[in-house]
Amino acid sequence: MTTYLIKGARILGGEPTDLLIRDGVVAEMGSGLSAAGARVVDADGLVALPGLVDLHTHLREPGREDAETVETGSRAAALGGYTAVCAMANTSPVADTAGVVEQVWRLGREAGLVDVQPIGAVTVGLNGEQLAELGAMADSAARVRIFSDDGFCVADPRLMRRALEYVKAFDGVIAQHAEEPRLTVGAQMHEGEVAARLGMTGWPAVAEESIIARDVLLAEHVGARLHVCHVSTAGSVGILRWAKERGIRVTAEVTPHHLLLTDERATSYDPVYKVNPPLRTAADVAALRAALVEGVVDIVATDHAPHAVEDKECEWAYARPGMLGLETALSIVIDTALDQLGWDGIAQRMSRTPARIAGLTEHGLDPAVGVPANFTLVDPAARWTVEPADLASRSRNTPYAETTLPARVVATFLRGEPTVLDGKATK
Ligand SMILES: NC(=O)N[C@@H](CC(=O)O)C(=O)O
Ligand SMILES: [Zn+2]
Ligand SMILES: [Zn+2]
Repeated sequence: MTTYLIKGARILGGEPTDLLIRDGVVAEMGSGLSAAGARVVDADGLVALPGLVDLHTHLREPGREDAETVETGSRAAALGGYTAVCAMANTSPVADTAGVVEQVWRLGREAGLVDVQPIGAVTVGLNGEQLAELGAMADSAARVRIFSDDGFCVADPRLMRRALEYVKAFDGVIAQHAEEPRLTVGAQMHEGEVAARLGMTGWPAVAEESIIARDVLLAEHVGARLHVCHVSTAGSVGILRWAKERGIRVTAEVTPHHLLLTDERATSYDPVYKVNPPLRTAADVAALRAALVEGVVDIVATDHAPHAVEDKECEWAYARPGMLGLETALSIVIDTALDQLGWDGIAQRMSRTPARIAGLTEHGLDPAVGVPANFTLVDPAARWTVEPADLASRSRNTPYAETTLPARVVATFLRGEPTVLDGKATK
């Protein structure tokens, strides 16, 4: 294994420090370090963060390898500063058995760009009718701890209760896509003034909020852990605050796009802005930013949702919902919240807390002597313009095409080996 000497990195934005990376861990830290035979990485002006952890990634393998594979999605993640991603279960076949989650886990290992932690489906085939083999997935080589039917809501309260009871036994967590399906039939975008103007069927905020309200009460009743995916409304924030004050074991995520974009984007009729839950109002965006700063919303998760060209470049109503996120997430969070969060706050919301929720004990650790060398080096002064064709993802559906964003990932290390160097993936 090569030894790396990182010169002058500012850990969490602090004073410049040298780091010696050997045998997969941070072996030494200090100023003026030297090591014979070490490869030197000049980190002058760069901020070191614990490797980012994404709790919500769609990798599309197995089944839609034309949109993304474990390898291409892993490369996108590493370039975005991530060292671990949790892969959603809505693949084809669905990740609802030990066999499928082990396959995804193994593909992640083979790609070797980030740790890929599979999420298991809650119900067989995401059909919302019958619990999947949660125990077998938990006991498998993939050691699944997060279960989600994401893409669909576990709408049946009895099934949701059973799932919470089941995972409580091994301190697992149910990650809910909060959408009351009876309230979103035919929905195309946020229900509000813009949808009325465009004549599109709306997804009302209450479709999300009513499920979150129900689920926090179920989590309280069972005493189990609930995680709420992609929170998108101001009303959801209010329910989460109430639940946390009561001591309910709930965590929540917000996506970068819900921190930045609004439903006004739909006036372009460009399906790149079609996503579930939909882009909401400026007031929702403001509430979500405040909730992330306050900690009512715990983390940022990308909901990276690659889609093939034919599924996106078509009429709005026929387009699939979802947008890319892994390669732009850190820049968007820096853009929208660095002033209020600081580097430590970003590390908390994009690395430490998601690692803790997922039970990934080797991740989410600040660089320190003896700690696994999973970290990323960011140039906060850089600016870059998003060119969809240059992204590592196999898909092109970024809402930030031709947008200039702040900050760039220069290097990422996974267990002491660079997955990104000089802004380029190493494999
Ligand atoms: N977010 C989306 O709009 N789409 C996701 C599913 C999901 O996260 O609900 C997808 O798998 O494409
Ligand atoms: Zn979802
Ligand atoms: Zn998703």
